[in-house]
Amino acid sequence: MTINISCLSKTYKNGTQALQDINLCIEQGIFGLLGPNGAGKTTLMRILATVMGFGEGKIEIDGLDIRRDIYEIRKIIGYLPHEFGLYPNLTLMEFLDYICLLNEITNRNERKKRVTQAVEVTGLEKVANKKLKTFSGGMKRRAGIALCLLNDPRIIIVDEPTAGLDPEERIRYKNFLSVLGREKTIVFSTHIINDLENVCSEIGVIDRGKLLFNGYPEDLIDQVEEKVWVGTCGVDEIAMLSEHFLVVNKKLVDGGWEYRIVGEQPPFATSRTEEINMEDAYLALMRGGA
Ligand SMILES: Nc1ncnc2c1ncn2[C@@H]1O[C@H](COP(=O)(O)OP(=O)(O)OP(=O)(O)O)[C@@H](O)[C@H]1O
Repeated sequence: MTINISCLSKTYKNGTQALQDINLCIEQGIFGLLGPNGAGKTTLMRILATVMGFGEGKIEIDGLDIRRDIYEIRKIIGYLPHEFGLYPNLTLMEFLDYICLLNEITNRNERKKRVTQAVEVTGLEKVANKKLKTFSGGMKRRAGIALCLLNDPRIIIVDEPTAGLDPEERIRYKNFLSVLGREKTIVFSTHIINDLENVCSEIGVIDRGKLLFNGYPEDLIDQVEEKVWVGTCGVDEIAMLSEHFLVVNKKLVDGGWEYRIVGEQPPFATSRTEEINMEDAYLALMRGGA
């Protein structure tokens, strides 16, 4: 299962160019699209989910052309937008059964099979007969995935799946996606770097409509040639640091500021190097892209 995107551009009617010449190949596994607010993530997710058209470019999913074979593609895709509605007074089982009916699955046994399977895969058996209004944020997100699974799609596209989740729920949800990703191709977007760690087989970084990076998560770190420097400095020096270096972190401590910066050279003779992490690499990439 491969998604091939070539020379994709999208300009909204008001003239905003949301995507510019995107070239991307997404293979089987879990693909994470990282970028700040307004980068173009939702636009790309919606185009891939076939709910939005685009100007220039070509997208092929499993060899099918997204313009020509739209109905075929819809059969193999499940899409969970950033915001979606659940019927609060229905139980999860009732809700999923209702959605099956809307999709004209009239055979009761077939509906039961699909609903039971979706509930099992998402690990929601224990709450399957509880009303959706009693679900936590993480459970609602999993219920959303259950909804996507009703048609047994091969690709699942999820926009900002961890937004609004607390740290524990975020970890649980990440683990859940990892397990699901063994059988399905999952494409998800996020603006949180931690969401990608230990989950994605490949990632893309997007900013202002341009794809700045595509590859393995560890390659993002490798491609930053600069180093990370840490140390403590005085109040006057911290202003100089902000002006000349990429400050990843700074903290007021007794006797000055603790800093973490990215740069080719150490800012001070007392600076020490530290191993670069994903966050350093991402910020360095964003600064280069800007
Ligand atoms: N319907 C629209 N009409 C005009 N401009 C739009 C529309 N939707 C999005 N945009 C603009 O397109 C750009 C990309 O928006 P998009 O929602 O794809 O970004 P995003 O990365 O998903 O951001 P966020 O993380 O804030 O959701 C932004 O400049 C946004 O303001």
